[in-house]
Amino acid sequence: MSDTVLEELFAVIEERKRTTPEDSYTASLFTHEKGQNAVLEKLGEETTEVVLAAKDDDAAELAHESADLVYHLLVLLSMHDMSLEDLLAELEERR
Ligand SMILES: N=c1c2ncn([C@@H]3O[C@H](COP(=O)(O)OP(=O)(O)OP(=O)(O)O)[C@@H](O)[C@H]3O)c2ncn1[C@@H]1O[C@H](COP(=O)(O)O)[C@@H](O)[C@H]1O
Repeated sequence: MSDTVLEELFAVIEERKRTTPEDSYTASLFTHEKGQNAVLEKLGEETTEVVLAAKDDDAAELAHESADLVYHLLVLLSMHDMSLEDLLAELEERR
């Protein structure tokens, strides 16, 4: 997954946070009555699905569930007014 894909996805997430269109799943996470718990629960579910896909040695499913996990993680970062750069800088520091 290139940085560009992540940057474009994060920009869309930020736009949904700003404009909260009714038909957007992403926007619904920002306006959910459970607050951030909605996305935290999804992160828990998606993590379990990643683990199960790995245990099943199912590469296609592992990629699918990993993408769900990364997407929800980016939503969480945005919810905390963090930027994609915060995540990339942390990874960069570890190189
Ligand atoms: N990358 C994603 C993305 N990944 C996962 N999801 C949603 O996250 C939810 C995952 O929950 P579940 O696992 O319960 O979904 P499911 O369909 O039951 O199961 P799966 O087969 O997906 O695992 C689904 O509703 C997915 O549609 C996403 N929703 C949106 N995006 C991106 O966000 C952009 C904006 O989309 P809107 O949210 O429609 O504005 C899109 O163009 C995409 O780029």
